Amino acid sequence: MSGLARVPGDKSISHRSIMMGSLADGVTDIEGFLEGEDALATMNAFRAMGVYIEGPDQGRVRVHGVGLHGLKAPTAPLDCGNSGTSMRLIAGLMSGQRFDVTLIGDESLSKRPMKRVIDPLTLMGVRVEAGEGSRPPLHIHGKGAVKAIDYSLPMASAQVKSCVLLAGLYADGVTTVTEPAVTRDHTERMLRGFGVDVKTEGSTVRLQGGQTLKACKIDVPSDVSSAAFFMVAASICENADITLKHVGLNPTRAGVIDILLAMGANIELSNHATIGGEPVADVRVRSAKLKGIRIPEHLVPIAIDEFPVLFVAAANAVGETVLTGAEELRVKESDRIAVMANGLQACGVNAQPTEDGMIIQGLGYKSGLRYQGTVIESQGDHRIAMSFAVAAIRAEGTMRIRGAQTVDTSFPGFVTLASQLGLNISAVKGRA
Ligand SMILES: O=C(O)C1=C[C@@H](OP(=O)(O)O)[C@@H](O)[C@H](O)C1
Ligand SMILES: C=C(OP(=O)(O)O)C(=O)O
Repeated sequence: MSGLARVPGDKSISHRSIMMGSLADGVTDIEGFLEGEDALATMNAFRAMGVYIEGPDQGRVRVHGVGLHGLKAPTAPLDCGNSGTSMRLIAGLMSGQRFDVTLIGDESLSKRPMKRVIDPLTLMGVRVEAGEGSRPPLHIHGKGAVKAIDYSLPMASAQVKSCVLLAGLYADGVTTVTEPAVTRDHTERMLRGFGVDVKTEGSTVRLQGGQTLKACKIDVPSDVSSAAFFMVAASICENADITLKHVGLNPTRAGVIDILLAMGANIELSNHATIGGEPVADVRVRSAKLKGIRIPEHLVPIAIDEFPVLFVAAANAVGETVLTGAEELRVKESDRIAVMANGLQACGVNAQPTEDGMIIQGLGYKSGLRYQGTVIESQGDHRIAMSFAVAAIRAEGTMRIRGAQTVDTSFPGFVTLASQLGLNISAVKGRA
């Protein structure tokens, strides 16, 4: 594996750029927008509410903002597809509208918990109806205004924090959210970029309702969660030397780098810059002899989407890796603890799932995964599919991954980019 690559734009920031651009006064120009299914679901939702959005054209999008109160009632349910971020953040914004909305999702999203957003929105005086077990669909009865609340998040979730803050834009008063652990702060940073006064003091974020958003320019960095697949791939591959350009390295998001460094990865950062309030850098990764570690719990929320591929790193490391405090992995697009443990076991790895994590006995960098010919089931989860594509680098024989088209959720062009870097994803034999 060698070469330079730029992975597509950050998914979290792309979602937020459409939402805030739509609510702003004026025209917001976005570059580096992720043309993946999740971010496109958010784009379509705002189009369905009357926002004129040009693009995407090679990552360029122009959003003609309608102002905080300019959205129109959609004529059909808003389809959030596979995207938890779309559903939970849009739920917050819908609370302040003067119309009712129904939010629906695909099979996977329809199984994900929504009580976590229904609870705070109910405290804000909003009537939300949901399906069985507080799952989607969500029916939100917008009243045009919400009550400001002081909310302590019961779990570390940037989606719930963002839902409450975005609803708080429509409150007559100050909304505060306190989080139990640091989670990604893209909402807070982007709101500031749109001229909104958002204060962060320790673990509490504070926002006065009724502030207007002023259109701005947004340059979306490359997605560290997508880059993570190649960081692990290069680490476990022989003679690898790759550089990933312009990767978003917001400290509330880039825990994967700290974890890989602690495992002995050979990672160098250069060309540090700040774009649109978000830190970026180029990330050079070379082959390394990884070792198993106990993953510090404070890094869990800031690397939450990277665990599927970090489990692959652990499977190829020397010694034991222990993950705890990561029960949130069980309510993502799939149960990422169960699905990864099953897949790794099928590759001959001793991977023991626990309620809130996993214990993996690494095979070391000399012996490969003994892939025994069973088909890996990605269970409709893009990150599972890409993680096993990376695992295939060290597998004996060809690894077949079912449902791999889901990679378009977050990483369109994954296979092409992987090929450019020297991985043969469509016909993997032995080591790349
Ligand atoms: O706010 C966001 O953009 C996201 C937050 C995280 O979810 P949780 O808030 O549920 O942890 C993450 O898993 C998801 O991919 C994107
Ligand atoms: C959990 C994820 O996304 P979402 O919650 O937006 O579906 C993810 O992309 O890994």
